[in-house]
Amino acid sequence: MEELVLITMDNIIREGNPTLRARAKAVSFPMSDDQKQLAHDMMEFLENSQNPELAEKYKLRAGVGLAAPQVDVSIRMTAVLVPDENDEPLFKHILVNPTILSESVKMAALSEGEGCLSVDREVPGYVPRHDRITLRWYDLDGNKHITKLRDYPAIVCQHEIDHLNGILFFDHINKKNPFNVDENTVILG
Ligand SMILES: Cc1nc(NNC(=O)[C@H](CC2CCCC2)CN(O)CO)c(F)c(N2CCN3CCOC[C@@H]3C2)n1
Ligand code: NI
Repeated sequence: MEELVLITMDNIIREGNPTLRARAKAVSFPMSDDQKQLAHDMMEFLENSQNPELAEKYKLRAGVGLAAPQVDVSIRMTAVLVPDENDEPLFKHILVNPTILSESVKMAALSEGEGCLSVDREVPGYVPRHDRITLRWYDLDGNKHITKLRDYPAIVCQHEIDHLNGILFFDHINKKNPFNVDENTVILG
């Protein structure tokens, strides 16, 4: 039976599309049905992309996050699906109007660097981000949440929130020495 796959790589805009460099618009509540449907479709994409059979079948690049501007909808909404080492959902949410309320002085960077579904090239280098953040966000029903995150989920959320502000991961890479990080940056395995 053919799975209904709503978002594929064809729907993801790439570097050069001005939407990726725009500041996305805040979402007002109650959200429209279209916006709620988009949220579900974005989370579905992440689930599909993390399923080896479906990812192969529909040629999906694996993702742990997807921001609405990446599907050319310039609103402040992102889906995150961060699995733990047993591939159980560690942090799985649709974040609406996310704001970082506070951030640690301590920085962290993924040892593998970062990629982006909207960037069709490797950009080597460490991407220094805050190791811990306190996030304020709203769910699809408009309920407010305040969540403290650290390490991997914190990095993913910062990458996604950057998309809402027109920032791409390589904007953070040290131009002179991409693998240069200062002493208060921990490299996460
Ligand atoms: C770290 C990672 N980044 C993957 N891709 N890039 C992305 O998600 C981009 C966003 C991430 C880039 C760095 C921080 C946020 C997408 N972005 O552009 C959205 O703005 C992965 F796919 C991935 N994992 C580990 C978990 N695994 C579970 C099983 O399925 C495969 C999956 C692979 N980890
Ligand atoms: Ni990205």
